[in-house]
Amino acid sequence: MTTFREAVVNDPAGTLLALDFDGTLAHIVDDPTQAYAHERSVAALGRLGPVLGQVAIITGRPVEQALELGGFVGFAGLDRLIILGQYGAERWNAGDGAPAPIERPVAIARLLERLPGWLAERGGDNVRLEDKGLAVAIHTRGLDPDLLAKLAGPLSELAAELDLAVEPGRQVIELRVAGVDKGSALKALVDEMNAQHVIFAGDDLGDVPAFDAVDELRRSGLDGLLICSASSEQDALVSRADVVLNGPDEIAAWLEELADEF
Ligand SMILES: O=P(O)(O)OC[C@H]1O[C@H](O[C@H]2O[C@H](CO)[C@@H](O)[C@H](O)[C@H]2O)[C@H](O)[C@@H](O)[C@@H]1O
Repeated sequence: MTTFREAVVNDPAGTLLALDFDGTLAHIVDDPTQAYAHERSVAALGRLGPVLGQVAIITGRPVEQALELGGFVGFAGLDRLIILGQYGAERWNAGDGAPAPIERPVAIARLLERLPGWLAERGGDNVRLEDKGLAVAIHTRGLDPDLLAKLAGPLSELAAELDLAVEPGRQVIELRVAGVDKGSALKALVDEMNAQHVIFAGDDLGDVPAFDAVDELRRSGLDGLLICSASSEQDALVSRADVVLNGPDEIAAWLEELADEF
């Protein structure tokens, strides 16, 4: 029987390799502005880019941040890279130049106005707010370990009031525009390139819809491989993955091994 790896080696052009950014390509750090992509992973992607049908990054980050932290622009071998940012709401193809400016929806503008006072009333005045244009991330890393759980219910109510979606993650809750997720983003790419083999690697709850999408695609006959970048913080993907790796270092090693096949 042909293994998944052999199928990819026999048909690289029919393969889509899609990866999450934070916790998968980049180590988790306290300050989201300092979460740089793992150099070895970027180098391996540069070797895989010219060989595989498509390499893509599907992230909760805005495209602009993923580009800054990933160092992908102009990197050898990544001249066909696609980045789907903000869970698929933004798309950037290498060669597009600078990403298009984001138009902030009214609901996000209202949220940004309300959040400082709202958080102060609930003991959350020290949280780190990340304004992503189509979302606001409320980060509690380094703060009271119970704070996120305390804020979760009230934040859901606030999101409902503003007609925004709630996206929980690793010591973060995002309120974001609804209507897209990593699953629909991944499936659209699979359709677009008529992929026969799809690899998706992720670490967190925002990646669950992409795992669901690969499972669904497999039921319809596509060849899929799910990789979990495991951590002590989140185990939701462990039992669902075909390959469990210990965080971004092992992800880098796995990508290097795949690149060595060609
Ligand atoms: O879809 P992803 O690429 O995994 O992005 C999800 C969110 O990741 C970022 O937050 C996480 O990483 C930070 C940097 O390591 C860390 O400080 C934080 O605790 C994590 O939750 C990012 O800041 C968010 O905007 C992304 O949506």
